[in-house]
Amino acid sequence: MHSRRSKSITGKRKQVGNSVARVIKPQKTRKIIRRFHHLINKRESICQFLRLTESLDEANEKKNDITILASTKGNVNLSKHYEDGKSQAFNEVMEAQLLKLHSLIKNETNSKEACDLTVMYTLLGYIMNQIGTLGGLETYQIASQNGQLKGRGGDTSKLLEKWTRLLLGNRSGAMALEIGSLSSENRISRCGLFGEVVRIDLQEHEGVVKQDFMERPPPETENDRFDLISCSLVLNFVKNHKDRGAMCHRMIEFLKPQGYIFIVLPQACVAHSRYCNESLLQKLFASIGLTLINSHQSDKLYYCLYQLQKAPSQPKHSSKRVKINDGPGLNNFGITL
Ligand SMILES: C[S@@+](CC[C@H](N)C(=O)[O-])C[C@H]1O[C@@H](n2cnc3c(N)ncnc32)[C@H](O)[C@@H]1O
Repeated sequence: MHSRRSKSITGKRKQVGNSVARVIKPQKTRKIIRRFHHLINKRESICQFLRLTESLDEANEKKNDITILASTKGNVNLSKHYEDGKSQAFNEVMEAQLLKLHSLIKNETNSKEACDLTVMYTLLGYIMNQIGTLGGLETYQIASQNGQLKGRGGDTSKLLEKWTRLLLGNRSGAMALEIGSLSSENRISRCGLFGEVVRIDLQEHEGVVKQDFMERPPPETENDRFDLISCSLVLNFVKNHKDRGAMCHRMIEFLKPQGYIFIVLPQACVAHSRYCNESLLQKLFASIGLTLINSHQSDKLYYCLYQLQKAPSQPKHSSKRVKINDGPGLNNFGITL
């Protein structure tokens, strides 16, 4: 339990009844979300390079720490550099290294010499410490929840309601699944379009079931499928392009025929990525039977609504990640199916 006056680096802790709720100042919300994404992306790049990415678990930083240490395979030098990185507070030198990580990795990959992994482990330790300082997934989710509050960016399902009111009007008792749900108060749950809204998230919140969508038992009957799946700001949270693709395939499995998928991504995922833009996304989704019904780009977010026209009959084959843009300042968001 935290004392009434205890504070975290990212926000105050406020006593609410018997429980303690973390409050993050509105002006800090966007900064925290951006920083969290930056750190997660950099960690992902290093872990891909070290072939560690499969083992990481976004919801369990303690386990990640153990996994990274185990990957040093008893090499004292590497674990020393990892611990050294962890002991460093925020500093410009490490931040500058993180910014040029892309070329550091490229040089290491192309080098004919044996790789010097010490830099990578130091950076990894630094990132782990920074994620911990930020407050990990818990803080990220609180920041996201705050971001959903009116006047702080809002609830993305308002557009979902607008787009689907006419489309779903004649499906009485329509079922919706909200993946990555942070609140039962969002429009998706209150608009009256759905007979039932199943809300799941990696962490438990009031009115939301704790469940990893990728581990949701496969549908056995039509009643286990949904008329609409909402996946708002979740795909960008998934750690790599293959896992994002796997999540898209899985969403199809859970859709009723002619069902809808509502996807929201940070605008940068389609506007400033080396591996993704709107038309590539449309082509990819078409290959799994999805047709674009509506899309919208705001300053910060990209919204789209797809309908399942025909489930793909061919067995899954994986698409390759293709670079469609290059240059400084681009991100590596992409999806492969
Ligand atoms: C940025 S929050 C998005 C919250 C909200 N949907 C919105 O639009 O603001 C991303 C959420 O996705 C959840 N998430 C990521 N992968 C998931 C998965 N495999 N199953 C369930 N939830 C997942 C995370 O737990 C996190 O709370």
